[in-house]
Amino acid sequence: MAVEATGATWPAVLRTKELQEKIKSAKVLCVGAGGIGCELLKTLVCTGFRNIEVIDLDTIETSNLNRQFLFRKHHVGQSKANTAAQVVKGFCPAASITAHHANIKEGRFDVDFLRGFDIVLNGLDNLEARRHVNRLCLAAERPLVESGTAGYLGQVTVHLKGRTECFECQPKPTPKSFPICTLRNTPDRPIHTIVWAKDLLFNRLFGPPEAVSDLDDQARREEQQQQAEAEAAAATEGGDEASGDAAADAAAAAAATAAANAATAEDPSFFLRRDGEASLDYAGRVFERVYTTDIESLCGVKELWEKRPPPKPLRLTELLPDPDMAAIRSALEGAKAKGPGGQAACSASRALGLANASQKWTAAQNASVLLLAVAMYHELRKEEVGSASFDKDDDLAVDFVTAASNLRSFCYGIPEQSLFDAKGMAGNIIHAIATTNAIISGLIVTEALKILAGCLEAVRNTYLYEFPTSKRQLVVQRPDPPCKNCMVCGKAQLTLRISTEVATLASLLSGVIKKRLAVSTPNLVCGGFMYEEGEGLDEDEVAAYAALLPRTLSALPGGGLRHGSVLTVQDQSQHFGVDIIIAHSDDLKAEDAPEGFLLEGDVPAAQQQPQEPTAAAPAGAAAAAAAAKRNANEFKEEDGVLVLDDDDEEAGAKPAAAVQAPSRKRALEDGEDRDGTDAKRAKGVEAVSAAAAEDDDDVVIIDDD
Ligand SMILES: Nc1ncnc2c1ncn2[C@@H]1O[C@H](COP(=O)(O)OP(=O)(O)OP(=O)(O)O)[C@@H](O)[C@H]1O
Ligand SMILES: [Zn+2]
Repeated sequence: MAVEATGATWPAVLRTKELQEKIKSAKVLCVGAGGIGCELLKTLVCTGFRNIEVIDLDTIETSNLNRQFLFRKHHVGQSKANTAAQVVKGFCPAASITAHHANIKEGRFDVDFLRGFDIVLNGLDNLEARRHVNRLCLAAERPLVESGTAGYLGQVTVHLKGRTECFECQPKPTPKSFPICTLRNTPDRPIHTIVWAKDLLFNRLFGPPEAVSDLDDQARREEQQQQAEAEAAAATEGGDEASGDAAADAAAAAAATAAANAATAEDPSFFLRRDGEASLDYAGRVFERVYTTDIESLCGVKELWEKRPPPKPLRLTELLPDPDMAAIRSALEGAKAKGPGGQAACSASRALGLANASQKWTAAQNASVLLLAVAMYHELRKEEVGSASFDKDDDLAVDFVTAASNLRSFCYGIPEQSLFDAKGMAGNIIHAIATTNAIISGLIVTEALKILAGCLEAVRNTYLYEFPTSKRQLVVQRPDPPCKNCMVCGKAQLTLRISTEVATLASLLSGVIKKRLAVSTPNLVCGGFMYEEGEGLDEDEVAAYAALLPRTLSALPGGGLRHGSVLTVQDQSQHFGVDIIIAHSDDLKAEDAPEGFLLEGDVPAAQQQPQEPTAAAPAGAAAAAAAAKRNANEFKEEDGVLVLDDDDEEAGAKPAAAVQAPSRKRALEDGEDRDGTDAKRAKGVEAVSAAAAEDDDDVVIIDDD
């Protein structure tokens, strides 16, 4: 069904038989069966929907059970999509629910597949998948109701091709990232040591080689940029004291970074376990390199410590005398005897008896956990070494990151973190709240009903606030029309400012094409240059394209990508294409272009990055604030959705208000935010929300007269 306005009046149409029939026969695709997805499936069948397909790539974790109420303890480890379908059919046998335990980005879920549905509803948690579904819906001309939640914040937006903005019309906030030189040399916040442990050390020891080489490339770029800045500052020095100082500061910073990089230059082979090396000896060798030798080398770079205290090296033999080492050895033997037993069972901290996740470990305990975690990876999960990626639900990975970051924090005098807090920071966790997901799912279904009824004038984007704005907990907004210059649904051209002499094809693909443009199977053409990925290539082609990856842009075949070249980027799987004009630039400033390039035009956000709070609500707070601003005058016109007016309610009857913190929770950026109170609050809300669920005055009422 293409989207058509029927002239029906919302909400009067809700009571019509015609709509009831449409609801029964409509084919609905739900993408995601997590926090929002579970609520959504339940609400859909309770509303009368009978033809639903659900896709989710994940399996159920214990940590999902507090809010993904379709799942029970005995479901842990099973497919979310299959289990959700089964459980919903259990209480609504009349519903046909087809489950796909799969990634929505797989080729079989193509435009033709999407055309089999009347409407698509997203309950996803990452930008990459959201953008993929957006592009498929545009290509298949199917309406998309998009959603997200982050703690108390939530939003539902409606995307109708040609009528409203697509999901990518508005740029999303760019995720926060940290300069590599700060992470490597001069961390001063808990998040710095956590990101270092997760992105640098974890990848160095267990990740794929390219994960580290990408970061090395970034470090090299930062160093070059700092040098260029120092030269530029020297060249523009006006003879006055201030500009002389600025030039001297820039030169000192560049020299300090260069010296620090040279002092800690890493030969990646050092971090490989040697033939015949016992796993604990290997762990000890890594410890001594990272926390003793490297820290001593950095201390020697005097330029770094003129304005801050130098770090203090740690010594393994002082931290862990023989009896402690014996305890680690016996914990390792115990773990080996038990076998891997799945990720959930594999925990170094538990093997050492550190069961309280909220308690901070001593330096010796951190050292013990670190050594044991490294050894356990090598003894119990050897096949993952060299290809692992950090997963917040993987206990051993979280143990490693907690211990590694805390040890570094001890060196630098930074407050250390408990396992629970480190997990939250490393996993960018904003604790999910069941009530938020329930409200958002109700709103998704409301918008789906308007679309099915053909009340296209009545569709609204809705933003759920933590605190009422003008006494409103929910802010509604008429969707904007499509953006003419949108890269996805309009006809935008982008300009890429980059050094064509420094950037390689590999870095263009990973940083720009895949990360910023969310292209999954790229096809690049520019004059005589062509590059392709995806199925259907023969071995020779794959090898020939791989050989181009290390080349700089200007050295690519066919004259290269140079100033003024137009690069055409296409992704057949997404029916997506965009032209990029290359603008060579070798004086990009590190603070303006931390990734080494600037992409100009209507570019959607970078995909989720490690430091991003959570992609659950892609633009939650920012969009809500913008909507509030733009729509401050529109509230009174809205009557489709009645919203809670908190002055009129009894305090005890308000699940969210009952546990509100005094100030809006900030996006997770640093350790100060992470004191465990969020989790306590989250638990509190879930407990109260269960009791309050029956009190339907509390939250949202659909006004149906
Ligand atoms: N590309 C994708 N294809 C299919 N499903 C996806 C894709 N990306 C994400 N999902 C699913 O979307 C759901 C989002 O739900 P939610 O935000 O509650 O995440 P979660 O992983 O269940 O919870 P948490 O991240 O808090 O542990 C997840 O179940 C996830 O597996
Ligand atoms: Zn668009």
